[in-house]
Amino acid sequence: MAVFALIPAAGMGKRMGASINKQYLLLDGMPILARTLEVFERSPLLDGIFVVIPADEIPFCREQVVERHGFSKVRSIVAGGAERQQSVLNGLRDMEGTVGEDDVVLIHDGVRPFVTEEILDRAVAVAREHDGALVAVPAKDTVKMVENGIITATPPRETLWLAQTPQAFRYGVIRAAHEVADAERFLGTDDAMLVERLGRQVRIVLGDYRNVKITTPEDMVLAEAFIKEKLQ
Ligand SMILES: Nc1ccn([C@@H]2O[C@H](COP(=O)(O)OP(=O)(O)OP(=O)(O)O)[C@@H](O)[C@H]2O)c(=O)n1
Ligand SMILES: C[C@](O)(CO)[C@H](O)COP(=O)(O)O
Repeated sequence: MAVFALIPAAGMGKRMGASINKQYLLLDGMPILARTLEVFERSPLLDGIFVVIPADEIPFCREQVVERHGFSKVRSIVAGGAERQQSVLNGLRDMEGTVGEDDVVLIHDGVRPFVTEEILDRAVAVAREHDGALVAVPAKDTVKMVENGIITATPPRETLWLAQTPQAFRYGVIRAAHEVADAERFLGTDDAMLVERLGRQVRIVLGDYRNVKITTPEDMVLAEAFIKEKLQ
């Protein structure tokens, strides 16, 4: 059972509002995407990495991220789609012929550079035994469901977990789940959701509160602090 990573990095970073795409913003001199790929490159568990990038950024990404940082495990860089889900599906289709049905695929946002090798190890171990593994952290705040400005429910906090990535599955399972969602025009907000809706069980794996998705400018402030802490 080989292990591969699929890194969707084809977003436009609209909420970041930076002059360059956020995956290339520097954290202590290194692009966010390179910091993410570095963790997968280093992990002895990983056999190969597939990256998804906006079509017009593929040459830049190959030269400035993959070749410049010597990421030898990167097998392929393909173009993404309009939504994250379409980018992941493009990546899964690109894996066909290289990745076996029972191989494990770790799907991880290109803009979550604080993932650790320990998290990858935990996710792979669970994905080998179950339909899927979702890295997540327990909610720290009380969460309200709201309609038209009025609270409709307060779910018990101990049942709420915040989904991060990686989300890990056997290739056959996640490819089928994405193909079904695509055929049914169902758009989810993460990959596990597509597997859950087929009635399959995805297990929670403990993530880390530092494993943030860099989405808005405040996340860059946090990221700078986490990098400083890491380099101390
Ligand atoms: N069409 C898309 C949209 C997102 N992503 C990737 O999915 C991850 C999570 O997406 P998010 O952080 O929300 O990024 P953006 O879509 O770039 O952000 P925004 O919605 O602010 O434009 C990122 O690594 C992003 O590059 C992708 O591959 N293809
Ligand atoms: C997959 C994800 O990172 C889990 O938190 C998240 O759902 C992606 O968010 P996006 O706004 O769809 O990019």
